[in-house]
Amino acid sequence: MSAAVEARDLAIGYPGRRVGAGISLGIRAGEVLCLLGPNGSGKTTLFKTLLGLLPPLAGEVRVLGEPVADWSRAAFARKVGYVPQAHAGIFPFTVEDIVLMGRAARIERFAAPSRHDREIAADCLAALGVDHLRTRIYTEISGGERQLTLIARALAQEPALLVMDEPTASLDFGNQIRVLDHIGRLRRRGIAVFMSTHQPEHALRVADRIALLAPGRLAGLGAPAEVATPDALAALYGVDAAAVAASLPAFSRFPQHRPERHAS
Ligand SMILES: Nc1ncnc2c1ncn2[C@@H]1O[C@H](COP(=O)(O)OP(=O)(O)OP(=O)(O)O)[C@@H](O)[C@H]1O
Repeated sequence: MSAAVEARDLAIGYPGRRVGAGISLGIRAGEVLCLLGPNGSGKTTLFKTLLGLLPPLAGEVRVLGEPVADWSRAAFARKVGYVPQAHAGIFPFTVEDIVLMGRAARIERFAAPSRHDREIAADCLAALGVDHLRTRIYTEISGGERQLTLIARALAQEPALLVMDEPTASLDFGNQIRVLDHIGRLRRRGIAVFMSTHQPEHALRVADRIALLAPGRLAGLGAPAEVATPDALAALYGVDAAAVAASLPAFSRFPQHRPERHAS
C-alpha cells in the first residue's frame, strides 16, 4: 500500500527564501508522526508544502500515491484534513456550520447538509467534549474552543490523512489529554496523522515516530525513544542538555503510551 504522504528530497520555502532542504519522510496509514522544531524552523511551511498549498522549491510530494499537484481540490478535501493554527475567524457562523464545512466536499453541489451530515458533525463535536458549543457563534468563543471546533471540522471530513498544526497549543490541560487520546483513537481507524507540537512530552505520549525539524533540515526521524533524547532536544532547541534532562522527569512520569501497531 502506498504511503498516506511521502516527501522525497523536498526543499521548502518562499520565493527568495529557502526554509529547508533535503527533507524525505513518509507516513503510513494508522501512524502518528509528530513534528518537533523550534519557532521558525519551518513546520507550518512543511505542512503547507505537503498539502499542496505552497509549491516545493525542489523534490516531490505524493499524497496517497499521487503527486500532490495532480489532485483536484475537491477530491483532496475528501481525503485530507488540515487543522491550521487556530485563527479568530471573521464571519459569524455557528460552530455547527463550521464543522459542517468539513462535510462540504462530500455534499453534492447546491445540496443542503443531510441529517447524516448533521449527525456526523454532532458526533465529532461530542467526541471532543464540545457538543454544548453547537449553536454558539464561532467568533464569540474562546481560542481553545475554536481550536476544538477546527479539529471537529477536520474529523467530520472523515479523512485518510490528517495534518494538524499544533493542535493542543491553546488547550487547557484536560482538553490536551482529550485531544491526544482522540488522536490515539484515530490511529485505530487507520487514519494517518502528521502533527506538530511544542511539547515533547505530547509527542512522546502519542507518536509512533518523531521527526525533528531544525532550521534548514530534518535533524532526526524515528522511534520516539531514539529520536527525542535529551541531547537531541538540547541541540534542536539550543539549550543545555542538563536543562532538558531536568525537565524530563516531569514528563517521564506520564505512563508512556505504547502505540498499538496498525495491521498493514
Ligand atoms: N509568507 C512567508 N513569506 C516569507 N517567509 C515566510 C512566510 N511565512 C513564514 N516565513 C518564514 O519561514 C520560516 C518558517 O516559518 P514557519 O511558520 O514555517 O515556522 P514554524 O516552525 O511553523 O514556526 P512556529 O513554531 O513559530 O509556528 C520563518 O523564518 C518565517 O519567518
